Amino acid sequence: TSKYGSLWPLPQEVNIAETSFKLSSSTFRIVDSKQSSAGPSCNILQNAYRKYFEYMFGVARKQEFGKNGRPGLSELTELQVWVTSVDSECDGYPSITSDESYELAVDQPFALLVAPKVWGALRGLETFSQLVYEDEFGAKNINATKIKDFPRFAHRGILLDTSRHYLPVKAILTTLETMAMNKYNVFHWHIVDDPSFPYLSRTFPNLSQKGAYHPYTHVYTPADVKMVIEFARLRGIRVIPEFDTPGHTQSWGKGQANLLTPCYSGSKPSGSFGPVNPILNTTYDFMTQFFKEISSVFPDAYVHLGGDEVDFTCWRSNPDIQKFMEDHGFGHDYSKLESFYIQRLLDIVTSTKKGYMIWQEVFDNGVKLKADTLIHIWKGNQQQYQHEMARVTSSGYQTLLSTPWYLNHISYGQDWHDAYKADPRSFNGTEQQKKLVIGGEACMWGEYVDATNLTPRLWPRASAVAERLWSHQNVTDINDAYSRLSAHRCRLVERGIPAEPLFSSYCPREYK
Ligand SMILES: CC(=O)N[C@H]1NC[C@H](CO)[C@H](O)[C@@H]1O
Repeated sequence: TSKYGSLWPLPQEVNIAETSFKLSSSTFRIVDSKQSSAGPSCNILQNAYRKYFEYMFGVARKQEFGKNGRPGLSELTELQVWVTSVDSECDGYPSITSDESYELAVDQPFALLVAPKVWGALRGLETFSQLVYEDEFGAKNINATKIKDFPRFAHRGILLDTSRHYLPVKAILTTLETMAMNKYNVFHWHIVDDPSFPYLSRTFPNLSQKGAYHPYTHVYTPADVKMVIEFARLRGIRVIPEFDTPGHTQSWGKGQANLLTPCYSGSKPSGSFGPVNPILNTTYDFMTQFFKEISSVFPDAYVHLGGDEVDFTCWRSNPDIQKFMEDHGFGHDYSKLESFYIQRLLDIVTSTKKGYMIWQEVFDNGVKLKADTLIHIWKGNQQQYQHEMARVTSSGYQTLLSTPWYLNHISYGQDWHDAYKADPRSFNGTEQQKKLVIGGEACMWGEYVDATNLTPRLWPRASAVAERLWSHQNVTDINDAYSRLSAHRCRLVERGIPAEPLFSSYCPREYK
């Protein structure tokens, strides 16, 4: 077993002493310290106190609840939470610059959690709950502990794809809840794609009316979207929507006429459609109105614009496109036409005062990008993605890694090892280049995933990525990780999350 018990992800600095204290649900309280800038009006903390009390003690049993708590010997009766900044950011949204650091001292007469902002207090509450364990009598204990913690990477995300299969809002909320247990802070919502358009747009209701798998049972209404955003905010998680174009847009064409390129076979339209039609002004009028809505619905400073896997076959077949190519001197290089489109799209989104993330093809095709563009790397093998990291960062762009963390790829055995061993900064580059790597995302694409298998397929494998993105670079001992991750996985199960097992073993409380 690990000397760090079941802590996951491992904090930056941890000292756990031998001395232990009893915790009892009838005497223990989590309180705002008097000096804290986040008091009873801070929903984020009030919501978290109740949640973590239940996680630590289970739903308080009646008879314990009734007993007027007289603390016994060496009992810890209080965790004080002190948010030190004048602006706790409790009423705001998390962002890429949010301070998630905290310090935790567990000792008598009370445990103390100190954090500059409410985001660090949330992370510290999760850590505190991970320190509580049951002794052989079933009593709750916690050891005297000192922790100083902060994330190695600022962007630690999970991508869910709600187009290949629709995910009920409950499945999304369960994922957000489990993300918080693993200190993730970004939900990358790949909300639409080729097979279905479940996002209900107020400006263009036909998009889901015609493009969703079903216009009422398989859509995300504005209320659903609001709920996901608030549920995430209460857990210090950003929601970054992805509206992927010009490729991956078949479903868009169902509800928006003339948006997609008509493909030709010979001199006649074939009846099938390809990527967004980049030569029509109506395309850019549509995108301007659509992204104006998106910028108001999603509060995050960034939106993901996709740009991956554009197939040029259809553009090549269309006579109007061929003429456009000649008129613009693009010759037969259709990546120039893709860049022409992406360039105009980026300008449209910039005018909505949003920053953007894009898949690496946009960079690879030489599109002119804003300095704060975030390049999302997903292609190739280890040698290829490390080369790409070097190329992108030497061009001065901020970078995110996903390639080794496509968890929709499954295999027989403990494949969490490979995810755990991948390090976003293990490419050849200067320190300055490495600083441009701001984190990574684990992806769960939906071709073979829906609410029946999402959670066990995602967890605890995504927990391995969570430690790589939070903990110190030299936390690499796979055996210590196995010991802590097995216990962490049982905690997820105990909290009602059906996370799959790592290998032969058991949990004190099995999933039922
Ligand atoms: C950026 C990206 O990953 N694009 C596609 N690549 C393959 C994936 C499945 O592994 C998905 O189909 C995804 O839409």
